[in-house]
Amino acid sequence: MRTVRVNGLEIGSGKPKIAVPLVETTTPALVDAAKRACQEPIDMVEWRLDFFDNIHSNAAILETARKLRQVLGGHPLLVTLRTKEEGGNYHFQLTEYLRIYQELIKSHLVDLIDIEVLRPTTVILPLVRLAHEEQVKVIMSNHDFCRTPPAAVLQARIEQMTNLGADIAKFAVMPRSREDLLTILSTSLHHADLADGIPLVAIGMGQQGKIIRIGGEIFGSCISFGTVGKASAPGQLAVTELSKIFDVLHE
Ligand SMILES: O=C1C[C@@](O)(C(=O)O)C[C@@H](O)[C@@H]1O
Repeated sequence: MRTVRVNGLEIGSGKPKIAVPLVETTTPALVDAAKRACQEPIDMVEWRLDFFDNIHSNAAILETARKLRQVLGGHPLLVTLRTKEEGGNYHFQLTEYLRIYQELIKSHLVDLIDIEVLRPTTVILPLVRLAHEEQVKVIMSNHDFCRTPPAAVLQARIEQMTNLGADIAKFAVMPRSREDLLTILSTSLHHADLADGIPLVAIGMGQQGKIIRIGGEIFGSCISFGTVGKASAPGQLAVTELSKIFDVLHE
Protein backbone atom coordinates (compact mmCIF):
# COMPACT_ATOMS: atom_id res chain seq x y z
CA MET A 1 0.00 0.00 0.00
CA ARG A 2 1.13 3.55 -0.68
CA THR A 3 1.71 6.14 2.03
CA VAL A 4 0.79 9.82 2.14
CA ARG A 5 2.92 12.50 3.77
CA VAL A 6 1.25 15.50 5.37
CA ASN A 7 3.33 18.09 7.26
CA GLY A 8 5.98 15.47 7.96
CA LEU A 9 3.39 12.91 9.15
CA GLU A 10 3.57 9.66 7.20
CA ILE A 11 0.06 8.20 6.95
CA GLY A 12 -0.05 4.53 6.02
CA SER A 13 3.07 3.31 7.80
CA GLY A 14 3.94 2.68 11.45
CA LYS A 15 1.34 3.15 14.17
CA PRO A 16 -2.14 4.23 13.10
CA LYS A 17 -2.42 7.98 13.25
CA ILE A 18 -4.73 9.33 15.93
CA ALA A 19 -7.22 11.94 14.70
CA VAL A 20 -9.34 14.02 17.07
CA PRO A 21 -12.65 15.40 15.81
CA LEU A 22 -13.63 18.88 17.01
CA VAL A 23 -17.42 19.17 17.14
CA GLU A 24 -17.81 22.48 18.97
CA THR A 25 -20.20 25.01 17.45
CA THR A 26 -18.43 28.35 18.05
CA THR A 27 -14.99 29.71 17.28
CA PRO A 28 -13.87 30.23 20.92
CA ALA A 29 -15.05 26.73 21.89
CA LEU A 30 -13.27 25.22 18.88
CA VAL A 31 -10.05 27.03 19.76
CA ASP A 32 -10.25 25.80 23.38
CA ALA A 33 -10.95 22.25 22.23
CA ALA A 34 -7.99 22.40 19.84
CA LYS A 35 -5.72 23.60 22.68
CA ARG A 36 -6.87 20.71 24.87
CA ALA A 37 -6.36 18.23 22.03
CA CYS A 38 -2.78 19.43 21.51
CA GLN A 39 -1.94 18.47 25.08
CA GLU A 40 -2.78 14.83 24.30
CA PRO A 41 -0.90 12.25 22.22
CA ILE A 42 -2.59 13.11 18.92
CA ASP A 43 -1.35 13.13 15.32
CA MET A 44 -3.97 15.24 13.60
CA VAL A 45 -7.19 17.17 14.17
CA GLU A 46 -10.46 17.00 12.27
CA TRP A 47 -12.64 20.12 12.29
CA ARG A 48 -16.21 18.87 11.82
CA LEU A 49 -17.39 21.98 10.08
CA ASP A 50 -20.95 20.66 9.83
CA PHE A 51 -21.35 21.37 13.59
CA PHE A 52 -20.27 25.03 13.19
CA ASP A 53 -22.94 27.65 13.99
CA ASN A 54 -21.65 30.08 11.40
CA ILE A 55 -21.49 27.63 8.51
CA HIS A 56 -22.97 30.09 6.00
CA SER A 57 -20.35 32.78 6.63
CA ASN A 58 -17.21 32.37 4.61
CA ALA A 59 -15.41 35.00 6.67
CA ALA A 60 -16.22 33.17 9.93
CA ILE A 61 -15.03 29.85 8.50
CA LEU A 62 -11.72 31.28 7.32
CA GLU A 63 -11.16 33.20 10.55
CA THR A 64 -11.75 30.04 12.57
CA ALA A 65 -9.48 27.99 10.31
CA ARG A 66 -6.77 30.65 10.83
CA LYS A 67 -7.14 30.44 14.62
CA LEU A 68 -7.10 26.64 14.58
CA ARG A 69 -4.00 26.69 12.38
CA GLN A 70 -2.21 28.88 14.93
CA VAL A 71 -3.12 26.59 17.83
CA LEU A 72 -2.28 23.37 16.01
CA GLY A 73 1.22 24.33 14.91
CA GLY A 74 2.52 21.42 12.88
CA HIS A 75 -0.39 19.02 13.53
CA PRO A 76 -2.24 18.44 10.26
CA LEU A 77 -5.74 19.92 10.04
CA LEU A 78 -8.46 17.94 8.28
CA VAL A 79 -11.73 19.72 7.51
CA THR A 80 -14.93 17.71 7.11
CA LEU A 81 -18.35 18.91 6.03
CA ARG A 82 -20.37 15.81 6.83
CA THR A 83 -23.77 15.79 5.13
CA LYS A 84 -27.08 14.68 6.62
CA GLU A 85 -27.10 11.88 4.04
CA GLU A 86 -24.07 10.38 5.84
CA GLY A 87 -24.94 11.03 9.47
CA GLY A 88 -23.71 14.63 9.75
CA ASN A 89 -25.45 17.99 10.19
CA TYR A 90 -24.84 19.67 6.84
CA HIS A 91 -27.81 20.04 4.52
CA PHE A 92 -26.02 19.51 1.20
CA GLN A 93 -26.16 22.45 -1.20
CA LEU A 94 -24.00 21.89 -4.21
CA THR A 95 -22.75 25.41 -4.84
CA GLU A 96 -22.15 26.16 -1.18
CA TYR A 97 -20.33 22.87 -0.54
CA LEU A 98 -18.10 23.62 -3.50
CA ARG A 99 -17.47 27.22 -2.44
CA ILE A 100 -16.67 26.40 1.20
CA TYR A 101 -14.10 23.77 0.26
CA GLN A 102 -12.64 25.89 -2.57
CA GLU A 103 -12.06 28.80 -0.18
CA LEU A 104 -10.52 26.56 2.44
CA ILE A 105 -8.21 24.89 -0.06
CA LYS A 106 -7.06 28.23 -1.49
CA SER A 107 -6.48 29.64 2.00
CA HIS A 108 -3.69 27.09 2.63
CA LEU A 109 -4.89 26.90 6.23
CA VAL A 110 -5.93 23.25 5.96
CA ASP A 111 -3.93 20.16 5.05
CA LEU A 112 -6.65 17.67 4.19
CA ILE A 113 -10.31 17.80 3.22
CA ASP A 114 -12.93 15.06 3.45
CA ILE A 115 -15.15 14.60 0.41
CA GLU A 116 -17.96 12.05 0.38
CA VAL A 117 -17.66 9.74 -2.59
CA LEU A 118 -21.44 9.66 -3.08
CA ARG A 119 -21.76 13.41 -3.76
CA PRO A 120 -22.08 14.38 -7.45
CA THR A 121 -18.93 14.09 -9.54
CA THR A 122 -19.55 17.67 -10.68
CA VAL A 123 -18.48 18.62 -7.14
CA ILE A 124 -15.89 15.94 -6.47
CA LEU A 125 -13.77 16.31 -9.61
CA PRO A 126 -13.17 20.09 -9.48
CA LEU A 127 -12.43 19.89 -5.74
CA VAL A 128 -9.92 17.08 -6.14
CA ARG A 129 -8.21 18.95 -8.99
CA LEU A 130 -7.99 22.19 -7.00
CA ALA A 131 -6.84 20.42 -3.84
CA HIS A 132 -4.02 18.74 -5.70
CA GLU A 133 -2.97 21.97 -7.40
CA GLU A 134 -2.72 23.54 -3.94
CA GLN A 135 -1.02 20.54 -2.25
CA VAL A 136 -4.04 19.71 -0.10
CA LYS A 137 -4.75 15.99 0.38
CA VAL A 138 -8.17 14.46 -0.16
CA ILE A 139 -9.71 11.82 2.08
CA MET A 140 -12.68 10.37 0.23
CA SER A 141 -15.26 8.84 2.51
CA ASN A 142 -18.43 6.84 2.84
CA HIS A 143 -20.56 6.18 5.93
CA ASP A 144 -23.34 3.86 6.95
CA PHE A 145 -24.58 4.38 10.51
CA CYS A 146 -27.14 1.56 10.25
CA ARG A 147 -25.40 -1.45 8.77
CA THR A 148 -22.31 -2.99 7.19
CA PRO A 149 -22.74 -3.29 3.42
CA PRO A 150 -21.44 -6.45 1.73
CA ALA A 151 -17.70 -6.64 1.00
CA ALA A 152 -18.31 -6.24 -2.75
CA VAL A 153 -20.03 -2.88 -2.13
CA LEU A 154 -17.26 -1.65 0.17
CA GLN A 155 -14.61 -2.74 -2.32
CA ALA A 156 -16.43 -1.00 -5.17
CA ARG A 157 -16.56 2.22 -3.12
CA ILE A 158 -12.84 2.10 -2.42
CA GLU A 159 -12.20 1.60 -6.15
CA GLN A 160 -14.49 4.52 -6.95
CA MET A 161 -12.58 6.70 -4.44
CA THR A 162 -9.28 5.69 -6.02
CA ASN A 163 -10.53 6.40 -9.54
CA LEU A 164 -11.83 9.82 -8.51
CA GLY A 165 -8.35 10.78 -7.30
CA ALA A 166 -8.55 10.31 -3.53
CA ASP A 167 -5.25 10.32 -1.62
CA ILE A 168 -6.80 8.30 1.22
CA ALA A 169 -9.97 6.16 1.18
CA LYS A 170 -12.20 5.88 4.22
CA PHE A 171 -15.31 3.94 5.10
CA ALA A 172 -17.11 3.93 8.44
CA VAL A 173 -19.92 1.41 8.87
CA MET A 174 -21.99 -0.10 11.65
CA PRO A 175 -21.27 -3.74 12.44
CA ARG A 176 -24.29 -5.66 13.75
CA SER A 177 -22.68 -9.09 14.07
CA ARG A 178 -19.32 -10.82 14.22
CA GLU A 179 -19.70 -11.59 10.52
CA ASP A 180 -19.92 -7.82 9.87
CA LEU A 181 -16.63 -7.37 11.71
CA LEU A 182 -15.09 -9.98 9.42
CA THR A 183 -16.51 -8.16 6.38
CA ILE A 184 -14.82 -4.91 7.47
CA LEU A 185 -11.53 -6.60 8.22
CA SER A 186 -11.43 -8.74 5.08
CA THR A 187 -12.26 -5.72 2.89
CA SER A 188 -9.46 -3.83 4.56
CA LEU A 189 -7.00 -6.71 4.24
CA HIS A 190 -7.85 -7.25 0.59
CA HIS A 191 -7.08 -3.59 -0.12
CA ALA A 192 -3.94 -3.57 2.04
CA ASP A 193 -2.50 -6.42 -0.01
CA LEU A 194 -2.66 -4.40 -3.23
CA ALA A 195 0.84 -3.20 -4.08
CA ASP A 196 -0.19 0.30 -5.08
CA GLY A 197 -3.46 0.82 -3.19
CA ILE A 198 -4.02 4.22 -1.59
CA PRO A 199 -3.98 4.29 2.22
CA LEU A 200 -7.26 3.12 3.74
CA VAL A 201 -9.17 4.04 6.88
CA ALA A 202 -11.59 1.22 7.80
CA ILE A 203 -13.87 2.00 10.72
CA GLY A 204 -16.39 -0.07 12.63
CA MET A 205 -18.73 2.16 14.63
CA GLY A 206 -20.62 1.46 17.85
CA GLN A 207 -19.76 -0.90 20.67
CA GLN A 208 -18.98 -3.84 18.40
CA GLY A 209 -16.79 -1.71 16.15
CA LYS A 210 -14.34 -0.78 18.93
CA ILE A 211 -12.19 -3.79 18.17
CA ILE A 212 -11.58 -2.33 14.70
CA ARG A 213 -10.75 1.13 16.05
CA ILE A 214 -8.13 -0.64 18.18
CA GLY A 215 -6.78 -3.39 15.94
CA GLY A 216 -7.62 -2.17 12.44
CA GLU A 217 -3.99 -1.43 11.69
CA ILE A 218 -3.19 -5.14 11.56
CA PHE A 219 -5.60 -5.40 8.63
CA GLY A 220 -4.40 -2.25 6.90
CA SER A 221 -6.29 0.68 8.43
CA CYS A 222 -4.10 3.75 8.94
CA ILE A 223 -6.08 6.32 10.99
CA SER A 224 -8.19 5.90 14.14
CA PHE A 225 -10.53 8.65 15.36
CA GLY A 226 -10.41 9.18 19.13
CA THR A 227 -11.86 11.69 21.57
CA VAL A 228 -10.56 14.50 23.73
CA GLY A 229 -13.95 15.47 25.12
CA LYS A 230 -16.95 15.00 22.83
CA ALA A 231 -17.20 12.13 20.33
CA SER A 232 -18.24 12.63 16.69
CA ALA A 233 -19.37 9.03 16.12
CA PRO A 234 -20.43 6.06 18.27
CA GLY A 235 -17.74 3.87 19.74
CA GLN A 236 -14.80 6.28 19.61
CA LEU A 237 -12.26 5.69 22.39
CA ALA A 238 -10.43 8.38 24.35
CA VAL A 239 -7.17 9.39 22.69
CA THR A 240 -5.20 8.51 25.83
CA GLU A 241 -6.54 4.95 25.70
CA LEU A 242 -5.95 4.57 21.98
CA SER A 243 -2.42 5.82 22.29
CA LYS A 244 -1.59 3.35 25.12
CA ILE A 245 -3.10 0.48 23.16
CA PHE A 246 -1.12 1.35 20.02
CA ASP A 247 2.06 1.52 22.14
CA VAL A 248 1.32 -1.96 23.53
CA LEU A 249 0.61 -3.37 20.06
CA HIS A 250 3.92 -1.95 18.85
CA GLU A 251 6.12 -3.11 21.75
O1 LIG B 1 -15.42 9.75 8.88
C1 LIG B 1 -15.16 9.87 10.06
C2 LIG B 1 -15.06 8.72 10.93
C3 LIG B 1 -16.03 8.82 12.09
O2 LIG B 1 -17.34 8.70 11.60
C4 LIG B 1 -15.80 7.67 13.08
O3 LIG B 1 -16.61 6.76 13.09
O4 LIG B 1 -14.81 7.71 13.82
C5 LIG B 1 -15.83 10.15 12.80
C6 LIG B 1 -15.97 11.33 11.86
O5 LIG B 1 -15.73 12.54 12.57
C7 LIG B 1 -15.03 11.21 10.70
O6 LIG B 1 -15.28 12.21 9.76
